[in-house]
Amino acid sequence: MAQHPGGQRTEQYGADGHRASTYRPSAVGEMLRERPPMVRDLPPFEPDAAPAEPVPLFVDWLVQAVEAGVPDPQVMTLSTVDADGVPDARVLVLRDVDTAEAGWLFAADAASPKGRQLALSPMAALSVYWPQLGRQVRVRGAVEPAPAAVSADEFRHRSPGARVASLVGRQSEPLGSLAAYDLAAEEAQLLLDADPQLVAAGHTVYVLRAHEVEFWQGDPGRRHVRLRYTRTGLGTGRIAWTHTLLWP
Ligand SMILES: Cc1cc2nc3c(=O)[nH]c(=O)nc-3n(C[C@H](O)[C@H](O)[C@H](O)COP(=O)(O)O)c2cc1C
Repeated sequence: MAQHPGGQRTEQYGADGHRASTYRPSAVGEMLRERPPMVRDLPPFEPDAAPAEPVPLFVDWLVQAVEAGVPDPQVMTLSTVDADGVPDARVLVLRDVDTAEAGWLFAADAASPKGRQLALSPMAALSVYWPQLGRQVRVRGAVEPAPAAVSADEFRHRSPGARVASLVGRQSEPLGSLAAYDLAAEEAQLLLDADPQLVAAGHTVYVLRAHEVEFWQGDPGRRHVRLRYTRTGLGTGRIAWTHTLLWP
């Protein structure tokens, strides 16, 4: 019998050497079982009435998430792959959407792990879940930096605290102590005081140009509705979309 960190998994080995397992959930597993997701009233989604393009539908759902009181509805998960092809993911703030180009805009330090991953492999996915509405949106596409002037302008419109945090830099490097961070932030504050137009060296607005966008409407009876938009005419300069339902 082998112990599993969460539940208890009893392992037996059959005569042919294959492993057979039974699973008994731990207290954590039981707690989760008692809280199935999306067992509440959720809004309907009528795919027949969906627009021809995904950005207007995304904006519509985002506005509804704001109105439903979803906390931080603009926070999405950005997934990338590292140099070894290993996936990585973290949340960040959606800055804007570009309807004409089907672009999702976010900002990050080009020297951070995600910035380096995007430089090596400029394809990514953004995903968001709005629990109050039981809605998920998944966006996949190619990522490229916006023009430097756009990044600089976006930076200068940030709060002083956010600018100082970006000027400190070294994101995701090991930090010796919180006092070391405070010292670096004080130095960054002095630099910003001396030059209020200063922009952090690696600060970059990125644009993910979607080639695929999926809208997922959860249903308490598990009759979830999924609608996937796929971009056509890639490389022709012409943006057109088709959409199809997906089996849930
Ligand atoms: C709510 C929230 C919003 C965030 N927004 C951003 C953001 O807009 N840009 C960013 O670079 N990191 C943001 N972060 C931090 C990232 O999740 C991540 O910790 C950081 O960017 C380092 O990621 P990396 O090591 O993969 O580069 C946010 C974190 C949280 C919890």
